[in-house]
Amino acid sequence: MTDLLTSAQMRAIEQAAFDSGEVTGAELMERAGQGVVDAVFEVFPKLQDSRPVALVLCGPGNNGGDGFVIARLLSERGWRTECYLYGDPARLPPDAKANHDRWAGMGTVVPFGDWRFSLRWGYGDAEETPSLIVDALFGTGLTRPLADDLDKALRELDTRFPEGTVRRVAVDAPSGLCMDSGRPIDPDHDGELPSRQDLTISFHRLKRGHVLANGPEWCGQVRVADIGLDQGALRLARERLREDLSDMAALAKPDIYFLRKGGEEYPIAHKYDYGHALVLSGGPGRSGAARLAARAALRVGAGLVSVAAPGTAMAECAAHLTSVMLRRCNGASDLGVLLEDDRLNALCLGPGLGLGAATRDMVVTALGSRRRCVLDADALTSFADQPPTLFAHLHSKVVLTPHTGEFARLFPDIWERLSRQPERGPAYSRIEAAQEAAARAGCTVLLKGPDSVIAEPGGRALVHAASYDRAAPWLATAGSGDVLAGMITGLLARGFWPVRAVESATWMHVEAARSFGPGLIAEDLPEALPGVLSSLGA
Ligand SMILES: NC(=O)C1=CN([C@@H]2O[C@H](COP(=O)(O)OP(=O)(O)OC[C@H]3O[C@@H](n4cnc5c(N)ncnc54)[C@H](OP(=O)(O)O)[C@@H]3O)[C@@H](O)[C@H]2O)[C@@H](O)CC1
Ligand SMILES: [K+]
Repeated sequence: MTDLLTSAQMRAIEQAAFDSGEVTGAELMERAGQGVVDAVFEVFPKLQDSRPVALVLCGPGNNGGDGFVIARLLSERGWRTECYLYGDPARLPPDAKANHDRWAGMGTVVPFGDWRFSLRWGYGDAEETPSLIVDALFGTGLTRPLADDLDKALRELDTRFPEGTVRRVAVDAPSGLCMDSGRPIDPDHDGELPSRQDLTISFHRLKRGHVLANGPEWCGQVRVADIGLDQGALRLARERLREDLSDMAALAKPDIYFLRKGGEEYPIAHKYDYGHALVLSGGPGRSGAARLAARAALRVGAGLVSVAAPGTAMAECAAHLTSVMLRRCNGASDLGVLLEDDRLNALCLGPGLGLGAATRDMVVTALGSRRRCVLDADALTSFADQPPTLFAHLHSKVVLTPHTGEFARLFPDIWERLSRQPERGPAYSRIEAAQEAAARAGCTVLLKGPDSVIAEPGGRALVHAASYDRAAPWLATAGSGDVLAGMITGLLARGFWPVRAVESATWMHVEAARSFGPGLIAEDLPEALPGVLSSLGA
């Protein structure tokens, strides 16, 4: 499991390691600086052959301390390095001060106020133009927006050495980015930080801000440097912070053990061992979404899948369905009759279902049957004017899969808090929003986006970040959400517990898109699933 840490957790881990006598602050800072330098040359090997000139921008805390270590290590590799300090050297924390003093014996530390002078005169000559700028201003300790003078100087620096002309590397975080939420603490610039990094190096584990919200956009690439802290330190740290499971977050990953069909437990399995999913369809001309979901449910391994369509859409559905079966369902009362068959163990309502009272009634009937159930799209929006009516019927076997717009309709107050421009850190995050929504709804919530967050009431949150090496821009295509709803339904039919179904489906959905690549349309996603399952060894 890959934990995603908050700044407070990271600080507590560090403290736990100090208290156990396992390591000193100076040792950690040295490893952090070394980790950055190693990552820089590993990710950008050509830097070895470029002009060996670097600017290191150091801040008033330990992030700045890491900067002084980096300056020293670069200098030892023969780089001409200049450090700029934003802050009073006398007030640096002890380890940062020690590294400042050590560096000051080797090279220059230009006080921040001299920046523009130095930049204009010190770097007028092409030979002196830096090929590396290291941002060691603020990391996990950022609490407020960058001061105007600093912000202005950084923007000037960005203009003077535009993207592509130098490598920009951030120590732990691009300064100005909140590491708990991935949101810039920059209300005066609408969240536009002074500069975009090419590489950000985190320590020990990724922080939440590296994968949430705008984090990936500002971090560039991310690498995690191992600084020798172990998992035991996290356990200790959490005890000290008096945290429960809901304070934890991790990256989502597929559940390979349960995805595998057959094996020792079921050498010869019957199709009913893998459940029977029922997907409700809208009327004529609107059945495509349900059919997509149904195909995905079958491809992900449900034993049987049926589409339940109104009489008027039966012919249209019949013309398109083969292995997926078809039932007539003209509304809530027909659905009630269908659900007398208790082999139907997972339901999907929403894709193309239509807005209004008929959908609401079907949702209430489906929820009343206590089946595992996915509510998506129209099944959510139909309750936009009366979310409490929906919440009153939800139970622990339900999954809500809102995209941002649907989430805003069901949880307007949570959304308002999440969309307000943060003025202080740590800022309210999509993890907290999804967890609050799950607690209110009493069921699992998947808040969809490039940073999808999965939360169940009182549980650890999971994040699937379709960014960095898992970016899947091709998923922004009509119907891809319907496929995801179907995949989750298929896994629920197979017996997955909701949060595990969502975790596996979200990961495989992105993987299917990545394996197909450009030109993807939603129909391709279910067809890419066999390849994804095989590659997982399922
Ligand atoms: N934890 C670990 O295991 C390890 C941590 N390591 C490193 O330490 C970093 C965390 O260090 P840190 O806690 O000193 O925080 P950091 O980000 O340097 O800034 C804090 C200072 O900035 C100030 N300040 C805040 N916002 C401001 C603003 N807008 N404008 C102006 N000032 C502002 C704030 O002042 P205050 O809020 O107290 O007034 C305080 O003085 C971490 O990111 C990593 O790089 C590694 O060495 C190895 C292991
Ligand atoms: K930084």
